Amino acid sequence: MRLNGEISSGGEEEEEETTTFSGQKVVVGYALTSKKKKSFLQPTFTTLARNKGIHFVAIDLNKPLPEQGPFDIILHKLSGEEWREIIEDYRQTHPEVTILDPPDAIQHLHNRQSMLENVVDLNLSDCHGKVDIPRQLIISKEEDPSSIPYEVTKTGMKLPLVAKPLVVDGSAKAHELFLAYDEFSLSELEPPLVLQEFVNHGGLLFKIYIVGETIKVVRRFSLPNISKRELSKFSGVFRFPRVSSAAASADDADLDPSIAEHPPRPLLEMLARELRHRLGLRMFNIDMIREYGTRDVFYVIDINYFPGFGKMPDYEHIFTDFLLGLVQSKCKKKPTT
Ligand SMILES: O=P(O)(O)O[C@@H]1[C@@H](OP(=O)(O)O)[C@H](OP(=O)(O)O)[C@H](O)[C@H](OP(=O)(O)O)[C@H]1OP(=O)(O)O
Ligand SMILES: Nc1ncnc2c1ncn2[C@@H]1O[C@H](COP(=O)(O)OP(=O)(O)O)[C@@H](O)[C@H]1O
Ligand SMILES: [Mg+2]
Ligand SMILES: [Mg+2]
Repeated sequence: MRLNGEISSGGEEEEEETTTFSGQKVVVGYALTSKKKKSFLQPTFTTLARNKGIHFVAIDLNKPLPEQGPFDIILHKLSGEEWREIIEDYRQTHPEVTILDPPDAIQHLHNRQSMLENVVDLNLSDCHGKVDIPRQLIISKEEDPSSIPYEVTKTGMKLPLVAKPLVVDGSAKAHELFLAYDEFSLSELEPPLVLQEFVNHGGLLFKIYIVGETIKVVRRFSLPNISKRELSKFSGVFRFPRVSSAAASADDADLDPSIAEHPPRPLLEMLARELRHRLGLRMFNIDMIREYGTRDVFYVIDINYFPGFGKMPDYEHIFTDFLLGLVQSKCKKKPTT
């Protein structure tokens, strides 16, 4: 945090001087794609934040990062090794700046196998419900696609299966998912892949947003149940549409309560606390489904760093408070001279 007047001008979002309640100003540098900037830095948010003394400043990717700022916080989501190195170097040389979030922690979510490892390690089997991940098999890049059917049969995994690209690198291809009704057709797909048992969940998904200590649950429509009859009727692999692109919230729909009831709060709190800590991330979301016909058997199927928070109700207030909280707790930790 800097005292009023100390900040250099030139940031594109800066206007008149406004300060936090304690008379200080918070500068948040951001490195985001233009799509992300549009969805996250909406005027309702930047205006509210500015009124509380938070100023957003675009990081210029054509200039060295250490020559920019000074920043209190950096928000970033850019793909590629080059940016990862820049932000990691900066993090080490500028420990006074809060980087949301550390690049190595983010990297953990760029692989669909490593992203779910922490959920398995948690072993949440008796905490107001059970949380697991679907049975899955990793098909490496080196694997001959013709051997996939045999590998699948060997594990005893049940059909249908969801085939997902192993690597999540921010590309559209990383979200090209397929539903496989038989194991033989899987040879058509290109490894590396994660093959996951499809879990019937009544066509509803819980998006659990985590921003610091805050947990917010949103319901989304998802893939419908697949019956045994349907499974016996079809064969082949089918590409399915990206669920988040539809992004229609199911919160206002008239849904069967046994499907739509939110996961128990204590379970979510435990899950969020543990994952925040184990992943070392402060802003992410979890895609979770409830096994159809159960009340408390849940599966985590996806974890996303810095997802589409603009779709989270009240995100403007949640983020304003979160950013202020970060600088205030940092100030408290500073020894007084
Ligand atoms: O574009 P949006 O707003 O749908 O956000 C995407 C997320 O959608 P969601 O917030 O869950 O609805 C999306 O979540 P899903 O993987 O679709 O569950 C990803 O987080 C995606 O980022 P990336 O391509 O994996 O790097 C996110 O894309 P970016 O905005 O980060 O490019
Ligand atoms: N194991 C599964 N069982 C049932 N549905 C699934 C499973 N995995 C994924 N889905 C469906 O596919 C969608 C996309 O899968 P997800 O793993 O979240 O990938 P992405 O990163 O592209 O969002 C989910 O939101 C859900 O609707
Ligand atoms: Mg998802
Ligand atoms: Mg995802």
